[in-house]
Amino acid sequence: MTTSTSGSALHAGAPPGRPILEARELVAGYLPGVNILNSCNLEVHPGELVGIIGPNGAGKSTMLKALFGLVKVRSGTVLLDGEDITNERADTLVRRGIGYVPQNNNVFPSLTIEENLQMGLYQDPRRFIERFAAIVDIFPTLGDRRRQRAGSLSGGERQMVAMARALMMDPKVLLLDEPSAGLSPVRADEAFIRTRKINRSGVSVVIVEQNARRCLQICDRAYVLDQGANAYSGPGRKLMDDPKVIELYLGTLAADVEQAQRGVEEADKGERADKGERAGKGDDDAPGAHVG
Ligand SMILES: Nc1ncnc2c1ncn2[C@@H]1O[C@H](COP(=O)(O)OP(=O)(O)OP(=O)(O)O)[C@@H](O)[C@H]1O
Repeated sequence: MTTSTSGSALHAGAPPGRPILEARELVAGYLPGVNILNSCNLEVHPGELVGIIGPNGAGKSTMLKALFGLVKVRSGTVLLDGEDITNERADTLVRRGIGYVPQNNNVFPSLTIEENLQMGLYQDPRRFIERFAAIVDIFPTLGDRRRQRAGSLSGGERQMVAMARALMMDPKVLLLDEPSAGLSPVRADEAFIRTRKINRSGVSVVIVEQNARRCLQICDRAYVLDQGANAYSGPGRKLMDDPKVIELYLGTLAADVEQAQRGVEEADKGERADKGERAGKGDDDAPGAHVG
């Protein structure tokens, strides 16, 4: 499988079948006459974890906002499960199965964790008990600390609450805008692990990230955007090995990438061992229910 920029190879490595979410030739922008996205494409297949990386100002966050109806799409199409949802309102999209976690201001600081999660379900409040239990299965901490005000939490914990709130409506696809932004390396790593955990619980995920290498390590596939257009794409680990991507976007030497890869493989081993141990104890985090 090679990384590529054109034709069907643009989605190289994607599973067969219809994408759950698809952007076709999106043109979008904020100011009249200025396009930030210039014919951008993206596919997310059921169960995939798809990354969007690229330099500052490439249009990564704008892509998420265009998918979620927060930036007007001037031409092109967004499809959810084959249905046209281009320029639908965000609340409609939430009802139809898309969750979105913005980079900033993503919790209500004066509300408790539980109240924040209630806000995520304001369109369907009767499902609170069932959905809260499902979320606590993925993030047990939130159950233990449900009465704590979100404003008293650390940046990493607030990010977890924001993700959990978006999951309350049981979305088919979750859009995450730079979940590691502003976090220390350790907390950033937890945000990536959390992202993978959400994905393994069955939710398709699109993640925009500045931390390109770490993003490529956890993604099934990724798209590299540059100046609002698709530059490269392919399976995450293939992109990590692509000398052009390394030179232009990862800003590092291949040896560093290999070292990073070895690091994540070690972490994966630890994660698997940890899961196996917990599964053996009949823990809720056993594979198949939701994954750690
Ligand atoms: N609300 C806005 N109004 C006008 N221009 C905007 C707005 N938001 C973003 N832009 C511009 O759109 C371009 C793309 O921004 P965007 O945030 O999508 O980039 P990005 O790839 O996510 O970069 P970064 O990683 O730096 O956030 C930038 O030139 C930015 O200045």
